[in-house]
Amino acid sequence: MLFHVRMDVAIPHDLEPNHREDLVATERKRALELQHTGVWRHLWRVVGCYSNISIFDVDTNDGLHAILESLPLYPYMTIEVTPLAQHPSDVSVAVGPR
Ligand SMILES: O=C(O)CC1=CCC(=O)O1
Repeated sequence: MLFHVRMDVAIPHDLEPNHREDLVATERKRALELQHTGVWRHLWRVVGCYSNISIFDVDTNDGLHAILESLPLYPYMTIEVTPLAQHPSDVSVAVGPR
């Protein structure tokens, strides 16, 4: 199943700078791992925001929740998830006269 996920990140300004650096570095490492496994299909920066729009490919809602909860920056994120279904007019799946 595909999920559109928006993550808005708000790291507290008073977080110890080394801890902040560690969090961001481990988040990046985890994101790269998940992209290499094919679970985290797309990762886009939202222009002008400390936010991303991502596409995840995960079997279940619970599976996606577990992944999101495992992210190092999870405690500092507001996350909005939209489950996606196929659109009948999507050119990659549409059948009919050409
Ligand atoms: O910077 C972000 O949007 C949060 C984040 C997700 C994966 C990553 O490396 O950073």
